[in-house]
Amino acid sequence: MSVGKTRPKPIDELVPRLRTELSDAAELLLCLDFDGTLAPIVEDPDEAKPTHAVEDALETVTTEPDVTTAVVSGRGLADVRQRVEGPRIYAGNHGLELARGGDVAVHPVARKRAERIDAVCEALEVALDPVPNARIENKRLTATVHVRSVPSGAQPQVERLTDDAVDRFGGDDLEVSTGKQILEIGPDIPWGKGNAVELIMADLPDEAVPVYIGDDVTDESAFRAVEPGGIGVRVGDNKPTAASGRVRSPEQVASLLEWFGTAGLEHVRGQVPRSRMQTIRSP
Ligand SMILES: O=P(O)(O)OC[C@H]1O[C@H](O[C@H]2O[C@H](CO)[C@@H](O)[C@H](O)[C@H]2O)[C@H](O)[C@@H](O)[C@@H]1O
Repeated sequence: MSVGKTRPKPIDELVPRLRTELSDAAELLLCLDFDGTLAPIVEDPDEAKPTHAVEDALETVTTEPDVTTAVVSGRGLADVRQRVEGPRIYAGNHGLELARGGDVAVHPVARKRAERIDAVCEALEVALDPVPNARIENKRLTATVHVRSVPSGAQPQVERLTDDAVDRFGGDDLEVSTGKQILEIGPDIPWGKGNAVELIMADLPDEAVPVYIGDDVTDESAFRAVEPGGIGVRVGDNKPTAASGRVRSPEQVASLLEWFGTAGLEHVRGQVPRSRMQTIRSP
């Protein structure tokens, strides 16, 4: 088991802890990953969208004055913003860009390296052209090479060509990491979703309880940012993670958001309905 990671508990088992933390809190911060969390994973990244249940739950929770909602995504900021409506704060490119309070902050080193990302994408458009269904998503500060629809036999070739292009045009300034059927190309700097979540938390009172819900590798730093004062929830199986809780799917994310917007908020406000204290409804 990796250091600092344990097997997450089903969210129902964490209700007593949630109850205690929310009862001590003055407000709630809900930070939400997009793909695989609010939106089910789909073959074509352009087709990803939140489920209706997620949209309904977000509509409720984002209008509550005691709740701050933030979407923290690996997608580009403009892209994720037009896919999900309501949250007050958006972070794109794994936290390299952050829109809050009418301002957009961009990590200065990432901004400088955007030209290199462009050069790598241009080179990959040519190099990957013969590979069936390989797709490059240029997100300006980072880029994603999608292999979900690439025949499995050709995937090592995509990895090799991507590494070559990054070596050639990125030098020591860019790095390649992996996600769900993707290769992520980004600046080689110690900055991730967890840093963006820390900036968001710093704007709120100490009595705000932070929650982060996400499904992928880059969400781990955000789980570490909110735990142990708040709570991390991994969407997926029970593999070791820095999050203490887990739900199975975006459908369960919707139920959890609905719980936070109703029973959870009543704990924050000191109006505890005993009938709703014990469980979070499973879809
Ligand atoms: O941090 P996230 O909001 O979860 O973004 C991570 C990456 O998500 C997208 O790719 C993933 O979702 C696609 C649509 O379901 C899927 O086809 C792909 O295989 C997944 O890896 C997005 O396209 C990337 O830019 C994000 O970095």
